[in-house]
Amino acid sequence: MVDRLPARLVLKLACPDQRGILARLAPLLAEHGCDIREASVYGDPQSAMFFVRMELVSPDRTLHQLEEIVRPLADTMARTWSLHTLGRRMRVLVAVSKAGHCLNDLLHKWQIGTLPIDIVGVVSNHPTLARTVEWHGLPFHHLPITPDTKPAQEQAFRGLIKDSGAELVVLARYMQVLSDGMSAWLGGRCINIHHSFLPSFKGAKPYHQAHARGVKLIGATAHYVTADLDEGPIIEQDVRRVTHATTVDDMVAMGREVEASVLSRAVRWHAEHRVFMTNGRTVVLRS
Ligand SMILES: Nc1nc2c(c(=O)[nH]1)N[C@@H](CN(C=O)c1ccc(C(=O)N[C@@H](CCC(=O)O)C(=O)O)cc1)CN2
Repeated sequence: MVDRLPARLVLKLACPDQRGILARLAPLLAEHGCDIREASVYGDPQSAMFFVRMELVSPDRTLHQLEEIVRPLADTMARTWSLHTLGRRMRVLVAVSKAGHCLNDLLHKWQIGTLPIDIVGVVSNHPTLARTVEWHGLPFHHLPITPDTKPAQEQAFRGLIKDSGAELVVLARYMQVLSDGMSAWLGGRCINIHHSFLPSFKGAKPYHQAHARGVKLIGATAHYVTADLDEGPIIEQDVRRVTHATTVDDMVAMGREVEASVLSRAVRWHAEHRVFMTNGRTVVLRS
């Protein structure tokens, strides 16, 4: 696929802000026959960084050929850059505990092809969702965990990530805190769905906290996982209105839909190479 012509590609750059980034990039791409089909940019005044995402059609140069053509300029201008095949399905390993609503949503959207991902397996610290996963023809990896077995469990988890070739790990209501080492190893390639409108109500029981506080809005937050619990860079959020009459059970029920929709949008944008991280925040270049 990567050497097919015409090549449909995504070019992503994160550059220290400077004059002429596009003025130098566009002519080079044009010189080699590339047609820019979509371009999004953002200059972040806080970090003085300039972010570029382009969708290209390259009739004459394959991905690897264009990488070598772009490299001298990109290495000069960019802190990080990458070239990807547009629409290539990212390999995803999903982790879950007992609540299956986010997993089921991802499985459905994967099955019908509306997410550019390939789910390569599911990991869980409980056997609860084994039959659902196996029904979809996917491997289910039951990795129980206790405080004493956490290091060994995480070693097994790491092994599954490596062996499956997963490019992204999605914590789809996986209710175990990853160690500092595991979080660091997964930096920028692990997305969690937290069932509150962060930064409010961190922890394992946010709906109980929300109810006790008497909020009028509840929500969900998809973020990259860092060692600091529920503190990672936020990719997507959404809210739903509640009232004094909304019970915790009502919130849990309302939350299922908003959690699933927020998570799948975040996974889509990451898999489409639209998300950049900067200063603990994200820049999401959507068309
Ligand atoms: N390093 C990180 N690991 C995880 C994060 C994160 O942000 N950084 N998010 C969680 C998900 N989560 C909230 O969204 C969450 C999960 C679990 C807990 C928690 O306190 N768990 C207890 C055990 C609870 C149980 O066994 O039911 C614990 O781990 O001791 C808080 C927040 C996923 N991992």
